Amino acid sequence: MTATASAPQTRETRTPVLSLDAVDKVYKVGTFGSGELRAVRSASLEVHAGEVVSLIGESGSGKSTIGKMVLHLVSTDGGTMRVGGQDVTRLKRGRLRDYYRDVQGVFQDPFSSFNPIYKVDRVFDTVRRSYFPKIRRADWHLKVDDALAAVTLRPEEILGKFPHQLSGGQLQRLLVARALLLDPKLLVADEIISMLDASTRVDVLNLLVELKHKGLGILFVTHDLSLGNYVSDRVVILYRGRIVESGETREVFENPLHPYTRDLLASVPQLDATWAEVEAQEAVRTRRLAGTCVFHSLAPSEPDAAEGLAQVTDGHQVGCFRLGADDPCPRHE
Ligand SMILES: Nc1ncnc2c1ncn2[C@@H]1O[C@H](COP(=O)(O)OP(=O)(O)OP(=O)(O)O)[C@@H](O)[C@H]1O
Repeated sequence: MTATASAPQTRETRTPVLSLDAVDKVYKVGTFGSGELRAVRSASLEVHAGEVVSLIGESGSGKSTIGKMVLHLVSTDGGTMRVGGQDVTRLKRGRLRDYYRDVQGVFQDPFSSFNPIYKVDRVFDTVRRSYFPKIRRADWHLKVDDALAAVTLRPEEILGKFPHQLSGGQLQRLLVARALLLDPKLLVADEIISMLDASTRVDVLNLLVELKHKGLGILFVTHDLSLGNYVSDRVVILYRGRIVESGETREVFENPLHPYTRDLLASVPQLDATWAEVEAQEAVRTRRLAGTCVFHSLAPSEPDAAEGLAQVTDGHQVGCFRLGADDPCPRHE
């Protein structure tokens, strides 16, 4: 029998855990829903197994809306969403239960996920009732203990307690443990440390890094660049609902091309430079790029480039940065 050598799988050839292709979200706003707000415009991104991808942008840029679309908490209004290669853009209500085996979410405020009059164990019971109704009591306890161990919580410290008896960091890790009970492929972590104090923040961030090493794909939603830098393999920068730049974290942080990314990076206080020095460096960069649009100089032949991103180097992509500017790019006049 001859053995056929299969080509090694690279990030590009593996099926992503999550892929969004030109996804849109339009909210109805105004009196009687007469107006429209385009919260997400043609967003495309991928998250692979064992990878943290940070979705970074200022307040209102559409980050949470993307997370909510992935979690089917809001509908999509265009484009395609796939999980493990399966089209999940529209799911009937009956399929959601199975969907949440693969895709779980954890949100900003751990306190609001717990009812103060019940012990915290209750969050696990709801999962058991829905997903493991026939499991033996002893097996269930083992499963809960495993999930708690994965988030470095000791059962005796946690179980039987009321929410007010635990710290925000412990509650947040408990919610991650609940998500892990289902052995998901993808975790959407939406600003999960923004309500935690500095000492517990790093514990939760390190937990995400450990989980990715175990193969989980993580979409990490944050407005904080330094968190994105700390935790993620890739970053996606969102501005007014549009992805303006994406790539490997180090590449984007060391060579940011879109002015919005550069502004975001310049706004992070640096320990080794004064604000005046940072401003001077930025002025040099801005002069260097003045009058040119990286996007269109790189992709002059693409007629629809305005809605897309141009590849700068392997995996580093940037959008037209004069789109919607006072002096728009000639391609957009
Ligand atoms: N249910 C809704 N109905 C109408 N507009 C909404 C709704 N949810 C969000 N929006 C609007 O959509 C835009 C994107 O909101 P989104 O919450 O996704 O942004 P974000 O980047 O996550 O911001 P933040 O960091 O402040 O949460 C905002 O202008 C917001 O006001």
